[in-house]
Amino acid sequence: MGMQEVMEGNQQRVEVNILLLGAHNVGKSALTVRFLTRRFIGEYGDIESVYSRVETIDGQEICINIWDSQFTQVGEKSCCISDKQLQWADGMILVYDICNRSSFDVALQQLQQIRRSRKPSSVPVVIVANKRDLQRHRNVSSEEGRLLALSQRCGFFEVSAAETYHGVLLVFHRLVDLVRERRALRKTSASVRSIVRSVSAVFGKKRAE
Ligand SMILES: Nc1nc2c(ncn2[C@@H]2O[C@H](COP(=O)(O)OP(=O)(O)OP(=O)(O)O)[C@@H](O)[C@H]2O)c(=O)[nH]1
Repeated sequence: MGMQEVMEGNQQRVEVNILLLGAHNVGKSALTVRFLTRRFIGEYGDIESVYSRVETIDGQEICINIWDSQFTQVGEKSCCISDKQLQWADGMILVYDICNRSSFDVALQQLQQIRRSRKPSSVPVVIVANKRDLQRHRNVSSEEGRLLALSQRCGFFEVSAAETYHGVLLVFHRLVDLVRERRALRKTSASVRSIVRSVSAVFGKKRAE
């Protein structure tokens, strides 16, 4: 057995749950299918489901679970993301269509809901401006998207699910990276906390003696 296999045998498989959000028709399914199959098939059914794909990134096996959500509008302005979705997701891809101004507004509302929801308030989010192949019908400038992302500390990509695989791949990989960075950070701060605890336990004891 080679070294590589031994190392891999000792490694736990990492799981990353990615939730796709955004208004109707923005291309959530197209992006998901592009990432999973490298293809663009043009028409997508209305099934809401979770798909998985195992990838090796930096020598680490990562199981990427993708929940392609259905946008549900309750009332005038609603864009409810369910608690279940919020709890499930390690990272989110928020999609709008550059030709559709109202899909940008929906993205903004959903982002506000994500940030308001208490637990995953700092969950990594990547904003995706899709359908960049339809330049002539553009209604939302790149700057607006970039500015929103900047102000909300999100990643930002402008892509065309219809035209290229590579751009879509970058979106998913960036989000996986952000999720892993965040996990590493939490681990570090947890171990710093435990060091601080044991140091103060020692000093506390000394002082008491
Ligand atoms: N020109 C162009 N069309 C796209 C692109 N991505 C998706 N579409 C088309 O846009 C339509 C909607 O795509 P979907 O992937 O079904 O969108 P969705 O967000 O999953 O839609 P819902 O499931 O209704 O919420 C389809 O007709 C796609 O072929 C793109 O990058 N460029």
